[in-house]
Amino acid sequence: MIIEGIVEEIIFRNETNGYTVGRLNTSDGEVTIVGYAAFLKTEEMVQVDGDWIYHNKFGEQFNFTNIKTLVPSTLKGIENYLSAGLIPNIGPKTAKKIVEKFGLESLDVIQYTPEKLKEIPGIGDKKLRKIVEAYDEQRELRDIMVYLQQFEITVNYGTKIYKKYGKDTIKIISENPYRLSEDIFGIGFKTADKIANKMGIENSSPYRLEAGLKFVIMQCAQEGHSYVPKEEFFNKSKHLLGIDEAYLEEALRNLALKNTIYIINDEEEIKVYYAPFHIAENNVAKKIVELSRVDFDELEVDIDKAIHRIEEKDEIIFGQKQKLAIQESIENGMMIITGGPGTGKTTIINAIIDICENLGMKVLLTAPTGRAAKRMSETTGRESKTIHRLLEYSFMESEEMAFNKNEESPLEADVIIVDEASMIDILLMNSMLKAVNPGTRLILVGDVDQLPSVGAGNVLKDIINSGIIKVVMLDEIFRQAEESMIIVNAHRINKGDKPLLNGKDKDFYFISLKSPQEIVSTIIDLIKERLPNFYGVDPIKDIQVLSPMKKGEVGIFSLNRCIQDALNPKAEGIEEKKIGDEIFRVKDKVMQIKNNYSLEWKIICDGDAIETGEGVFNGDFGYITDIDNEEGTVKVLFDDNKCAEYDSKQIDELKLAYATTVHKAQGSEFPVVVMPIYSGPPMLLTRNLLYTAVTRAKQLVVLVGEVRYMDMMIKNNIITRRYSSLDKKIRNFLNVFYS
Ligand SMILES: Nc1ncnc2c1ncn2[C@@H]1O[C@H](COP(=O)(O)OP(=O)(O)OP(=O)(O)O)[C@@H](O)[C@H]1O
Repeated sequence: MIIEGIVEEIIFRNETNGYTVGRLNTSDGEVTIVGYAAFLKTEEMVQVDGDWIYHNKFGEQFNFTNIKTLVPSTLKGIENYLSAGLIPNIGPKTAKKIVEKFGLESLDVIQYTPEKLKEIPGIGDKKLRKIVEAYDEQRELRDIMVYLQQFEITVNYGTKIYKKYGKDTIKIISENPYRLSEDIFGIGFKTADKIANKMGIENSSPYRLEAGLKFVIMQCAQEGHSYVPKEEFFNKSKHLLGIDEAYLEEALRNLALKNTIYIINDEEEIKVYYAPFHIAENNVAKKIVELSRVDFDELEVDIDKAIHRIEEKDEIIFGQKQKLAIQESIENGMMIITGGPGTGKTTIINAIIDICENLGMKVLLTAPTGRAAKRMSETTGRESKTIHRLLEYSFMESEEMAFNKNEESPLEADVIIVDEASMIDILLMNSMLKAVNPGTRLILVGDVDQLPSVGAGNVLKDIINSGIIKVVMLDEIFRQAEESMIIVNAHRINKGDKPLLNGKDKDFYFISLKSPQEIVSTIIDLIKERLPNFYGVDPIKDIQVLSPMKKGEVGIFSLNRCIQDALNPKAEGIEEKKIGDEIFRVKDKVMQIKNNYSLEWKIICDGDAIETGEGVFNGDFGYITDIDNEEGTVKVLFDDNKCAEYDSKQIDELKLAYATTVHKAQGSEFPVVVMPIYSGPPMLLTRNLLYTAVTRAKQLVVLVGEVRYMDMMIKNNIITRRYSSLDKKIRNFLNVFYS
């Protein structure tokens, strides 16, 4: 049954899935309508298709399964339609001006004679072009949204899906809804499966099984595994798909035939790999063997003498292992230097640079994250780039990212020094090694006891375990103990000893509290009042709250809300914007949570852009400097002075970052770290997580909670196993090539 009317009122809306209850004024009087229509606005003229139902509490309602917006016919309706924020560049003020000028003709003007819009002050050629494009897109989008809403897809995802598939959206989804889980960031197999189910796609459909298997293998990769043993893989898949193993065998075979998945029959187990990880592991293993076997000509320098020269110049005496690290780095094609904080890694990097540059060698410096690269630049006084920038990433139309530096166009350098190497995952290592020519010395510096990389693989540890690369493990602390309890305690934690707490005038404190409410309120008091008053630090810029968890009272979601309320509350004149469950305000501290290779940025100095570029990366911290609800944009100033503008489709790549997880803080350092210590899942409360958190702080660590949970973390040295066979492959290739 179909009814038409004007929306009088939106009574309720679930912002996440768009479920809406509204009052519709029809020619037969007012009716209550219910259904999925996230776009629905008052004053809109709509046609709904559905059935009457009876609700015990609310009485008779019209439950619609399809809704179509008819072109609004009242002035208010047109204004509401235009100001809904769906057309970038038209916000409430511009909408009002358009309707004042063109009245009931407004939509016709936009569609047929858009040139006339230039009569409105503030609309020039550029803005006009954007409005026209957006208006067309928006009409198409609305139809697609109506289609997607029957599957309970939110507006945000609907927009992303449309951006990816354009006008083919409906065709693609009705043929194979599982493509959504592969193509759309944030849509998983389960959502796609629900849609497929509504469409009546069979449980044993090959589309479903193959998508399910891919989902399982990718989930394993997200947990850090490069491969999964077949038995475990099938158990997980059976659980997800609820289907007999015979079907799985067939689907797995198909995926293997398409080279999407590799099945490797190793002596002890059958390993199932998602193709990119198998390929990356093989390439990395081969390249490492190749780099390690390069024989260099005798150098025109006595390294002992060179080291001595630096000792005199810098007035230090290198420890035995430090000397060895310097020497081996210069004499070998590949080298690993690992050690905890204060063991002299930076000092050694500087010595290596000094000696190599004195020999006329070209040295390149790099690190996996922007913050780590920036720090490397500061401590060496030379340019250091992120690995992505070093490899000259470029962004293609298909949204895929590629590196211009690769085997065809390798990095021109005699020495490449990589800091924070524990953060490099197998895919990034593969990209980097492709661009390193044998004969270039590759020196990986890091702390192997930190949390492993966020991405899959156990790269640094595996290379060390392979036993074929020269490794120096620095274990002597050179920073004075009186100077820093952070360093002393970091090493104690790493060894399994309890840290020394609350020494007078020290930099490592534990505040004992039991309840999560007290923990949270104390953390807020610390960052808002006590630490800024006592240490003169900036509550937003200098203090970082780290938590092992995302959820729960001391998890980052809840902490961010509480800290935002305390440091940057709602206030008149401060613009804010709601995205999903989060509210962003000007001044908020935020983090980019996904690599975006195409987002444009500018570095502005005295009002002029002195540098421009593209790309903002997962883990970059910044501050909101402007929210324009009229244009639907948010501006963020990042730590490295890059200023980027997000449009409404990109904003969900930002999250509040007053508190972040320890994992996200890897590779970053902060003057002050505050961390709640409370109960949580044992797989998160681990020694290397506490160690990583503590080593992020430069001046002060404050732990707040129960000592017994800290003790539990220190005891919990079971590092969850990551399935990876890089170490084995390195040894195998060595045997094959050089036996
Ligand atoms: N052989 C040495 N003799 C005296 N002091 C040293 C020696 N090696 C390093 N140091 C000093 O110890 C401190 C820590 O060294 P460095 O910063 O190089 O360590 P690091 O491993 O890079 O530490 P972090 O990871 O905390 O940055 C510095 O002040 C450095 O000058």
